[in-house]
Amino acid sequence: MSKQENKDKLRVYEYAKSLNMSSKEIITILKRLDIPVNNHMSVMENDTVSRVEQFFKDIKNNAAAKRDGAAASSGGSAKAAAASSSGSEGKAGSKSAASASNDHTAITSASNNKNQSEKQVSMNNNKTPNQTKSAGVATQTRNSQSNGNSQNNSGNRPSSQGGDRQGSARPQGQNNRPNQGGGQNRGGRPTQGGGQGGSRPSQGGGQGGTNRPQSSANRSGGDASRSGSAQDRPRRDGGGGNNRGGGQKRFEDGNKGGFRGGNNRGGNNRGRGGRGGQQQERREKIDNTPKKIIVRGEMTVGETAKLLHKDASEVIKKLISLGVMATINQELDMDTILLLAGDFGVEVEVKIPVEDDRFETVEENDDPADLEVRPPVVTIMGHVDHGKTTLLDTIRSTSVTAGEAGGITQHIGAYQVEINHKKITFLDTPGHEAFTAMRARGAQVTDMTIIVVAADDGVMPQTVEAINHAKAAGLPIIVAVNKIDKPGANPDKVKQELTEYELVPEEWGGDTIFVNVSAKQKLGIEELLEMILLVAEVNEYKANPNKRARGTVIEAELDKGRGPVARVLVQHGTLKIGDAFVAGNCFGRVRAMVNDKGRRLKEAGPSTPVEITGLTEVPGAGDPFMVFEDERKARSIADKRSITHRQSELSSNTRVTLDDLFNAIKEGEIKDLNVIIKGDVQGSVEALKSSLAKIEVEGVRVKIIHSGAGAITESDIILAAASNAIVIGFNVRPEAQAKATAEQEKVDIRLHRVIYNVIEEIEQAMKGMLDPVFKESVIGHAEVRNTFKISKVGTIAGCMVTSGKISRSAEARLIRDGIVIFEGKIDSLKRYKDDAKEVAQGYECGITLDGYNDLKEGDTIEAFIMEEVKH
Ligand SMILES: Nc1nc2c(ncn2[C@@H]2O[C@H](COP(=O)(O)OP(=O)(O)OP(=O)(O)O)[C@@H](O)[C@H]2O)c(=O)[nH]1
Repeated sequence: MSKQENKDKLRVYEYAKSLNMSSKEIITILKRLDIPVNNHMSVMENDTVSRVEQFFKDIKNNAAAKRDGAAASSGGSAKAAAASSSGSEGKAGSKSAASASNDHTAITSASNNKNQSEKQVSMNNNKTPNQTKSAGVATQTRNSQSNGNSQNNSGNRPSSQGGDRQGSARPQGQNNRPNQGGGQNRGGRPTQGGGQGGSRPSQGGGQGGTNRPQSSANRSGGDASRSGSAQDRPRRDGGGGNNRGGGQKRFEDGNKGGFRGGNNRGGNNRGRGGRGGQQQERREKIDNTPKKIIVRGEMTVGETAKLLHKDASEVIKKLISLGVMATINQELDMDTILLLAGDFGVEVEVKIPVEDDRFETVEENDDPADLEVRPPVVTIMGHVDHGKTTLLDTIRSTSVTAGEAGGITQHIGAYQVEINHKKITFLDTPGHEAFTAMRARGAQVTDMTIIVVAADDGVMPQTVEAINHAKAAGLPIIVAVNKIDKPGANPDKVKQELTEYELVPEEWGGDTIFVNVSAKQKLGIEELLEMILLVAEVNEYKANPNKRARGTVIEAELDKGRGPVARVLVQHGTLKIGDAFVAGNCFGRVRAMVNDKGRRLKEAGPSTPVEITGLTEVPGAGDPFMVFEDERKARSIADKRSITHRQSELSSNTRVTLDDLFNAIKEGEIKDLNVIIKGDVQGSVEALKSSLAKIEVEGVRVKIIHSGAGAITESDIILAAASNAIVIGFNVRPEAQAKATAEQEKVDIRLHRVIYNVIEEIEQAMKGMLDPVFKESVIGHAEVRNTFKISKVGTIAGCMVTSGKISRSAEARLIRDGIVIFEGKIDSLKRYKDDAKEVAQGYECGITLDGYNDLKEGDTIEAFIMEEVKH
């Protein structure tokens, strides 16, 4: 395809942009219309565009028809519908269409409301079960109470129906999008319902508006909501939306993303609220019983009902039929909840909330409305000398924000640049080892990777490693073909070579973005940055800035003048001066905070790298970081973490090993057996790869995450540790450092010389039949310092025993540059002229190998014995 043709094509992302929608939304619509689409770069034919436009029209017409129908059926609601639909329908309509494709009911049930709330509804409906966390329990109690409240209201107050309708439609938007109409609530007006016009202090309907205040009231006040009067609370807390953004809220979420119940309710109530007969009918058709719910502990009947999308009365009836007499506020134990859910045909996943001191395992579950776009975090990887560092430096120097120019560059492990008013965060330790070492520690810091390939050198072994490390982390890859200024540059050759690793450029029908750059001559840098933003847009990286900060330590050190210093990437929330925090097993209070331009900051939001002082000790790179309410709490958590850390160091490993593979498969812990293969030559690696790929036992397959020729390196081990993989060495040995790291990280390395044995071992392990009676144990190494050829005897190697011991009865293998050259018996072992039984480390000896004479200076002789494995 020519360049011109390329330019004339309309691509998904361009089309999306023209509608002010995201590519993701357009892709969703295309899929819904059964139009094949790969990604944001896919070309949209004219016919495709017309079909999408028709789709928007249909949705709009449909919504209009329903609105008219609803208006006819209820005078009160007609006004609300008309008012709410007067916004910019075209765009909003198309937006909601995309999200509605997730949940068709959302389109019908929400069509009376403003389109944006429609979008939220669909999200909420989808996410509800997952999002209900431990604190959500409390929220839900309140929900169920105020649910009762709204129902009462509609019964008791004739005027409340209109209000109720308003409330049930609008607060959604308010709740989810604090900027839309939220002003009414936040403004401290005692409008319980957050009634949309603000003109009626409607009391019944404001679930969305009242949920938040309730949440905050409850959290600060402990258990208040459970005992208090349901009717009164909403009114009392009506204006409490003000609490949002207040200091206190920052400690209320994290693992306690407790607002979900509120959103959910809005969605449900819409179906349930007092509507005319037509709605009643529609509601009955929709069975919104969830397939699965997540339970995080005991709950009240009301809370359980909410989770099951049932009325409390229905649940109470069911309980009676199961022989349990309970009221709405009665606590149900886990067994009863399971029984109840089972009776409704709902699957239950039990997730017991994690303790504060294991905060790195806490999932961030934010209300979608609280999420804001954050800068993508990018890592640069590639082969040695392909220009990673130069590229990082060039990007940094060319894209300094106007306002920031003149700042003194600080190396704080990461930096931010700005292009088109959007920021990008780069981690400035290039290379996949650093990246995977972080990952091995459980830190997920990066959003995407740039693989740098020098156009004059092409794909090299570390390029392949980098690709595999990025893939193992499941990250999007952009290829920067560097050094295009060089005379020998051949970018097309790089593209060609990379197709072998499933990185196919868009112009060849693939979906990998390639950008030609010259880091040295500063060419193509802007385009590269734009592509990063494009990938970021498609992936919609978001975080909630309005809560306590959480992130990862990128680097840390002890500074002579300032004490322990940590460079931290804030990933969620906002970090502020004075915040008490835990980093790894250390704690502290943020004394000072500096950004990469050397500026002092008062606060730092998501994706911002900062250097902080105020720690008591030096944490480790990759350590998790989180803010807590005060220093005392932070200290107690840090203490608990150090104890747990010490204990877990003592306890056994949790990595997969072939010996425990079968159990892991049985327990469903393993879906793929991740394997790294290193072999002496590429041919044997390929042979092994294709044989292993055929193995499948109990639905578990072998997944080769990395392979290559050469010794097993430390980088292989780190990747294995990060990806829970085992390492297979075929005619190769681990390097000394790799071996040490493998022992430390408890990575299982299997060394073989016969392909058949590898396959058999893996197969047997997967079937649970691996029953190793003997296991190899290396007892020592000797380095060949000299060789002497003696006729009739052969070659004698003059050696120094460098580790362990060499024993006459042991078997030996000869290793040259990490490759096993020979394996067999030791023929003779001598100290000077005498035969020796064994020679210990630090002594010289003469060794001959049985049937092998091609020993060379610099070779290593590894002595090993076969030991019986005790179960
Ligand atoms: N001609 C030319 N040379 C470049 C370009 N980018 C980098 N170089 C040169 O390539 C060499 C290696 O660049 P580095 O940035 O150190 O490469 P690296 O990948 O960071 O290397 P390691 O840190 O050793 O892994 C340096 O001499 C750079 O000046 C480029 O676009 N064009």
